[in-house]
Amino acid sequence: MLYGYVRGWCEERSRAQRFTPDLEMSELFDNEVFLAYSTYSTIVLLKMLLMGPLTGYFRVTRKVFVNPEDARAHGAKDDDARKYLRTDPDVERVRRCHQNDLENIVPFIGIGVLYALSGPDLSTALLHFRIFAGSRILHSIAYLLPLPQPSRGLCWLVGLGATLSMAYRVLKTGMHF
Ligand SMILES: N[C@@H](CCC(=O)N[C@@H](CS)C(=O)NCC(=O)O)C(=O)O
Repeated sequence: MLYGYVRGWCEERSRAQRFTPDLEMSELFDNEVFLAYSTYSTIVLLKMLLMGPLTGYFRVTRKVFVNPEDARAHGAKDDDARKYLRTDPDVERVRRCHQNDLENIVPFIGIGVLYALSGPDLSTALLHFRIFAGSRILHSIAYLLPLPQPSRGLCWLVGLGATLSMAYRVLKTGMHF
């Protein structure tokens, strides 16, 4: 009877814990490495998010649109709306910069969370996160100004190196095939 009571209590407790996600999330944010990961992830995601409004800015100021209704919304007459369906080097440059962010920041977010959960030292983790965030901010500056190569290439390589180094640590911590 005592065994049944204890088992019931344990089951009830584990059910309650499963249904308190807020508590688990806040505990995760008590972990300094995870907090650093969330800070730098948010920084690079916001930087990437900025590329959308920047593309919009160049579209409107250069009058370069992808849909006739967009051109009309920005003052083109019905007849010549199609004239504004064109490409522009500045718009394309921001779009390539955005695309490159997607190719690099999305893997950082995925590998970074696994890395943060693999229990690295705070100082080593901060070094990875700061190097990655710095390299991506500099990559965008080098792309948009533009700065002469190999500045952009080096920024890209440094960011890629940080992500690969985190992936190495994740796989070194344990693998299961
Ligand atoms: N998808 C990239 C892969 C290589 C890469 O990311 N290179 C860096 C350094 S040269 C870059 O900034 N590429 C320009 C871009 O992706 O638009 C490309 O096509 O270039």
